[in-house]
Amino acid sequence: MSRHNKPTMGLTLGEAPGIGPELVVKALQDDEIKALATWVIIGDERVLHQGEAIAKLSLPYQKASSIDEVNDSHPVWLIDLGNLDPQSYELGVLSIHSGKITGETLIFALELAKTQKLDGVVYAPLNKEALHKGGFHFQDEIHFFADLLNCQEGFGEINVMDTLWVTRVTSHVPLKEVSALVTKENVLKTIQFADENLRKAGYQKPKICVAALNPHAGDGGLLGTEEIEEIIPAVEEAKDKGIEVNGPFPADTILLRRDTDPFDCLVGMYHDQAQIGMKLLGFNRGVTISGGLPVVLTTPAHGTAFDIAGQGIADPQPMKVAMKLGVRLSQNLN
Ligand SMILES: NC(=O)C1=CN([C@@H]2O[C@H](COP(=O)(O)OP(=O)(O)OC[C@H]3O[C@@H](n4cnc5c(N)ncnc54)[C@H](O)[C@@H]3O)[C@@H](O)[C@H]2O)C=CC1
Ligand SMILES: NCC(=O)COP(=O)(O)O
Repeated sequence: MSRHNKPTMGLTLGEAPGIGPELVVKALQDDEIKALATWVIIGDERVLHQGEAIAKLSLPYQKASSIDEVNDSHPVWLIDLGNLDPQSYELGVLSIHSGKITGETLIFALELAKTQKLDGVVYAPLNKEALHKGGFHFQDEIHFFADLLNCQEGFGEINVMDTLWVTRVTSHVPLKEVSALVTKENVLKTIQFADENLRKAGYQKPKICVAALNPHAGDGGLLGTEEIEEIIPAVEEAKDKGIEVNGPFPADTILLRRDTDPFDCLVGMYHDQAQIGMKLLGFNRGVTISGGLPVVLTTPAHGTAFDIAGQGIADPQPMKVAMKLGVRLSQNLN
């Protein structure tokens, strides 16, 4: 519960050699975004200044030495951790040191959220390889967050683009491991996860559509048997539990079904299966939620974009949408 009239949202700068600091500076030029919450940037002031220089924009903010000083009198605050000198990394180049600091900064933000001093955290894109090499030996950031928040299961990434939500049975795993993980139990859990999280976000009876794994949904077993042995039984059991779910449908045309039989959430079997279509539909509007955790966490669906870091051309729109959705979820959940 916010201690203030507006939600108090943590905002991290992400992987400093990437486009994160530039995105934060650009996004906070928007009056609508500024009015939504009290934004508390958590990071190094020098990195924030680098973001301003790259964006060629100035960002007015108030400094706080601790979260207890933050109040509604200013829309943007900075808690300067003084932990990352921009001289220590090169823009566009993976830095193990920056990865370590990204992880430590997120720990700082999550500790505040755990104790309800923040209503949610929006993080600018981080780099999984840098985070891992920086000492956080998790498969990806959601496992890192879950560990910090003492969650063993029931969490997963959800991507949101406008009114389309997408989640997946397997996420950041090598493709060769996917088939073994597409089990009835995992598919059912993911359908239930989708249903629960959309309900929390305000959908009364979310309509869920499940993708097949194999080409043409396996063509009756000719092109693979996961549909018959695992996915269909999971969908049937989910229906028996009262969830509005259909499928499996061939993945290459599943998004087209929205024109004739609209649905709220697509459950995919693996990362790129769902993400390619979604990113083509609205790369500049995609957000990722770390779902199923006790803290609201959102981030743009895109990554650190090292190839354009420092050029000032990064599009802040997905960051803005992540900030708006973070506020909305924090109001629903807190
Ligand atoms: N929000 C987060 O924390 C996310 C982090 N990642 C991480 O980011 C790293 C790089 O991932 P990639 O797969 O290379 O994807 P990426 O999204 O960083 O880059 C893919 C392409 O999109 C462009 N792009 C991305 N964001 C843009 C923006 N705001 N404006 C203009 N162009 C933009 C890039 O320049 C690049 O050409 C990986 O370590 C990945 O795990 C990936 C997705 C989300
Ligand atoms: N940091 C969030 C993240 O990497 C999720 O992106 P994606 O795996 O959904 O593309």
